[in-house]
Amino acid sequence: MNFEKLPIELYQQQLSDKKEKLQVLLEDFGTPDIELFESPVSHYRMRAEFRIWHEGNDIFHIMFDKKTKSRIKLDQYPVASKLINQIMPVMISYLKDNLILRFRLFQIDYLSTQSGKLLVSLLYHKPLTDEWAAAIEIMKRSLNRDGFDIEIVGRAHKQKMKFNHDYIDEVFVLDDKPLIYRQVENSFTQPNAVINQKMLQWARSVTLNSQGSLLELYCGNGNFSLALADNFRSVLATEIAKSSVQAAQYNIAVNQIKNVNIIRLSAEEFTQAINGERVFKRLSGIDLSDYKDCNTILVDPPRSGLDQKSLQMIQGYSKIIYISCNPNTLVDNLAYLTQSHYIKNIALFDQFPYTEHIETGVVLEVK
Ligand SMILES: C[S@@+](CC[C@H](N)C(=O)[O-])C[C@H]1O[C@@H](n2cnc3c(N)ncnc32)[C@H](O)[C@@H]1O
Repeated sequence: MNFEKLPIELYQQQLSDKKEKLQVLLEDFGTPDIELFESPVSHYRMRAEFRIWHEGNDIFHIMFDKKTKSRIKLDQYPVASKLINQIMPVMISYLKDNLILRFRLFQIDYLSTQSGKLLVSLLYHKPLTDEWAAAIEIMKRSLNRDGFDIEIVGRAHKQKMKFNHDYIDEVFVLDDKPLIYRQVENSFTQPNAVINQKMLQWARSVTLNSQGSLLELYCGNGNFSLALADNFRSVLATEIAKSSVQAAQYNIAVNQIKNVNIIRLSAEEFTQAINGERVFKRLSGIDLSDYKDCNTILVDPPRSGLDQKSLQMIQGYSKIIYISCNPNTLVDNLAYLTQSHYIKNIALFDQFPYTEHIETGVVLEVK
């Protein structure tokens, strides 16, 4: 792909090819029509990571061509948000004139929000000294004067320094209601904000008028948990990553949501807990019977999909909402789940235009 000029004219064709591919993959399951959710054709990724290339006193953002492995210098990256594109040249021109900041810098990671915030991580092959930190403070003030609402994190071997926070807060508006989501450096967040908002809106629509509680596995920073809270009496959601769970706790508090509990447990541990095989202190105060007997479960696993025990466990719920980032593991998991459930809705969310990636939402109901 040409990183600096996107093949926008091919977007619609690529999207319909993805839809056809998904249709073929799922045809054995008697699938309903696939609802298609388009991405903006440029500036859709809220984060981007670049290697830094040094040439004399010059530095450049670079990426590697997947096929040829050759280096590509980038001044702009239209896949990433406009805000990332605005700061890219500013960062380079500032860093290249500052030896302390430039020396042994090998990577820059950008995270941005629709609410206009930036978090920039600078990765080094050298220890981060007080002198370096003082130079960062000066750079941060300069970037603030240029109008950037920015947090900076420095990383080196066994070192992490933050100026001032290692997170930024995003705002998504769902049915006219703003929800604040804390996004932590190096933690999972959905990369395409427009598509994420469409996914959350879709999940709200397929759970409208639900009865009882919602159980959720792989909840990240509470992305779906918060968005779906007012469709359910209560929500219990679990997640393995500590930083995401901390962000989720903040999100519950700041949005004043009273009926959501987010607990740090792996999906495998939670399956043991709900099956009564193991007791976890972290679940004390929560009546698991509310969630053993509820109707609805939502899962959003990583690319590997669900393990066999979790699959057996979720099969006990009459309505399953499965968000998948890998159609191949989705197909494997559906082969099992469609023994007891039928597919009611399918949606394709185009998280990553111009790539093979397919993100799918499936609603299954018990036969
Ligand atoms: C595809 S992300 C989805 C996160 C969230 N639902 C969202 O929309 O942002 C998958 C999440 O699963 C978590 N995860 C990975 N393996 C896990 C496991 N074995 N048990 C629980 N969570 C896990 C990751 O930390 C990540 O937050």
